[in-house]
Amino acid sequence: MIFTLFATSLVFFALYLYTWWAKREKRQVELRKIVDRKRADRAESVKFARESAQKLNLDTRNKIAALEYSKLKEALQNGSISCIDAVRTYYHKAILANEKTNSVCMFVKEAERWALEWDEKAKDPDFKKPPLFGLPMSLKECVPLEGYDQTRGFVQDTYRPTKVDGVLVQQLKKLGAIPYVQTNVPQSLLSYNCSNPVYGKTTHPMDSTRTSGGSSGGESALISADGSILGIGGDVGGSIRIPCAYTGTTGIKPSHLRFSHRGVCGSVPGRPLINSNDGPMAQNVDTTVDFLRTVWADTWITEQDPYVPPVTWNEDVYSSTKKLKIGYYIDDGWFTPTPVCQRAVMEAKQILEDAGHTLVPFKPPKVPEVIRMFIRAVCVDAGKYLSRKLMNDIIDPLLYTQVVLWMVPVPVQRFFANIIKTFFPRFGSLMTSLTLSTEELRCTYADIEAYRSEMSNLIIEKNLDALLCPVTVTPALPHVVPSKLFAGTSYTAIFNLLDYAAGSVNVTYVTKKDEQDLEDNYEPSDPWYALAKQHSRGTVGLPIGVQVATPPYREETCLRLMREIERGVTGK
Ligand SMILES: CCCCCCCCCCCCCCCCCC(=O)NCCO
Repeated sequence: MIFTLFATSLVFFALYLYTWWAKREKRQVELRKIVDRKRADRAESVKFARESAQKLNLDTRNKIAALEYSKLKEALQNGSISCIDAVRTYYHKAILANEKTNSVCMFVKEAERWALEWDEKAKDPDFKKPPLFGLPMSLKECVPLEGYDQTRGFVQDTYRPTKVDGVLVQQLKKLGAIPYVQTNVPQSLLSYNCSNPVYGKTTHPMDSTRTSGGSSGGESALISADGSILGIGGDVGGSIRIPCAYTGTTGIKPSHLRFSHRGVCGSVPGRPLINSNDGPMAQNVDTTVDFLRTVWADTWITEQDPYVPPVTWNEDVYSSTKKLKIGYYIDDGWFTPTPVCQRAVMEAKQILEDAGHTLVPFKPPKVPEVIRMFIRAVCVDAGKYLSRKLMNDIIDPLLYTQVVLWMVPVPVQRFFANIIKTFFPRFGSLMTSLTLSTEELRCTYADIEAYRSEMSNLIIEKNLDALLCPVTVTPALPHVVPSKLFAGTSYTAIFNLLDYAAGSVNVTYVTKKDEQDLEDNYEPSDPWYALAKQHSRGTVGLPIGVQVATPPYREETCLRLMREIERGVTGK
């Protein structure tokens, strides 16, 4: 009797599994067809951009291509170059960068028409050119752009073009900028590599076996390979700062409410407290400053979105010569960075001291707890929204480790956490991070608010204007490693949890001596440290950035210090 019951249950279970598998297989076939269609569309869009670029004479193209940001802006303003020539030059530059890095999702065909319309308007002698007149700009794929998909790397979200530009894109267009290309992201946006089943894998311009970072990895690769002069990224845990640090570019994640979020679909919709924010990415700090100075020149954003406070650009703060007090740290007590990342901070510290600032050691409190709170709050529903979306999609192989972790039921994770803690304490501790109940989630929100308060007290008590620290724990990693090493985001995630402004600026490049230091002085005391050590080998010549962070609405101070570090490094 018991045997019959057991055998029948087994048959039913096998049938259920088979039906599930057959349904999924059928769906995968449909999805693969969609991918083929989308890739053909992309090839078509590259062809369009190539043909457009070829209409430009070679001398003009070379002349425009050589202009740095301020010179390009000036030439567009004084009419010595036209908007259409600028767009065609940047189509060409992006095609070359894309061939090297696979950083482009789609070229924006309308850029040609917008450029021609601006050129037409400029023929009127009374026409007053807007400040970003004719400037080609790249956009991370998830930035809402009318007529274009914001797939976030999900095949199921292709062919659902956005109906209305996001507030930032509306403003860019009003100011004269011309979005000409959309750039690649990792599937789900919750990773710091850059690969998805729709557009494939973006590679680092200096080493194709490594990632250009993520999630704004299409932007960092394109900018670093000189295919864009200025782009928009997004960051909920490091997605602007890590790609910048990996590729030697620069970018800032402003505090949440300095930009509007109307119409923006982030990695997990309906997520309070840990918010994604758009921010500029560029080849140098001056470009990001000029961009933010322009978009925050007035209260236009607030007029479109009353939730954005009317905080305009504060030139006095940015241009101030007042000497500042800065807290610095090279180790947050959760994940000791590899030696080169520590050296970068010490060099930036020296530059800031030479500029007359006071640098004092600082220790952010409770970082192991912060990373747990961050994961719980950033996933919100223990990864249910993402798991469902992923199960209804082609899952990118480079995301497998993270997906498996999201799939393991939370009670099972909790059950094994204590056992795993005995031989891999850091992983065991994060196995309690996904929430088991809404009650736990509420307590975590309360803890995050308490942490913000504790940090505010510390900053006020110590009279600090800013913090200086590593961006992450290693140089650019091989593509598959970030999803295994999500614990390495503690240096960036803390500032999303605090909602600080935080930016990344290049300071140095990995040397042979750094590699020797790695061998001699970096203890692979658990599997995460072993991964960090193993994959930091063979990185001589790769860029390393540092991070500057300031409390909310102090973006100008953050940028001022980033600029001072950059000046100290480059001498210009
Ligand atoms: C040990 C069990 C833990 C299970 C959870 C594993 C999932 C971890 C997910 C969190 C990873 C966070 C990485 C963040 C990278 C940057 C993402 C970002 O800023 N995206 C921008 C979105 O606009």
